[in-house]
Amino acid sequence: MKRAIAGAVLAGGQSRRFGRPKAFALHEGAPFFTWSVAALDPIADELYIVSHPSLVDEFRRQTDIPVLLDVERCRGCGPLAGLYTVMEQSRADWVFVLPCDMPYMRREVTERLASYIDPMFDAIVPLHGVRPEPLVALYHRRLRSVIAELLDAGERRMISLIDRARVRYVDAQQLAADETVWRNVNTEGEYR
Ligand SMILES: Nc1nc2c(ncn2[C@@H]2O[C@H](COP(=O)(O)OP(=O)(O)OP(=O)(O)O)[C@@H](O)[C@H]2O)c(=O)[nH]1
Repeated sequence: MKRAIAGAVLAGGQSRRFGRPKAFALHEGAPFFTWSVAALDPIADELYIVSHPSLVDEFRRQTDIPVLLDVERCRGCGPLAGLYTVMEQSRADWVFVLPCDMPYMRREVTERLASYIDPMFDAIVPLHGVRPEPLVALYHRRLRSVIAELLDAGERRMISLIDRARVRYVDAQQLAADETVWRNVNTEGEYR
């Protein structure tokens, strides 16, 4: 049975290390966030950008995709708050998150990861050796109450959610032969 997927581009970070909003930096002539959108679009039944009030006007100038703001009680609390926000707004069974700073990510990878959806699990997460990649992952909406608990307890790390979920790990090498797709950009130096 087909399961509804909400795609969520996480773009509510402060880009402190980068020095300006990463989402709008250009890669091959197109803003970073558009590469995440393109990777999610083929598999998502709904698509959102989850961001911060300071970036909304610029997103609205650049795209028609709905921009959600992190829930007020936890604005700027990190990606976990962004994931929770989408679960609050959408009825989709699964939320597929991607960060806005992975411009090499490709639809082949997201399609392959989504093919591992299994209702027996709460999360579908790539694994590099022993290191999970929780920002490129699918989360079932049944985790919403767990996330609320974590946020209420002041917990911000995605890994804390992984610890509480039944996770289906997928070997990152099965998802992409080319490791470049996992590259994210944090600093101006990495960008250059
Ligand atoms: N919606 C939402 N997304 C976030 C939040 N914090 C980080 N993100 C996103 O999560 C991804 C990874 O963020 P990081 O690179 O760790 O943090 P950053 O704030 O963007 O950058 P630094 O300030 O340099 O740490 C990026 O796509 C961010 O935009 C948040 O509070 N809310």
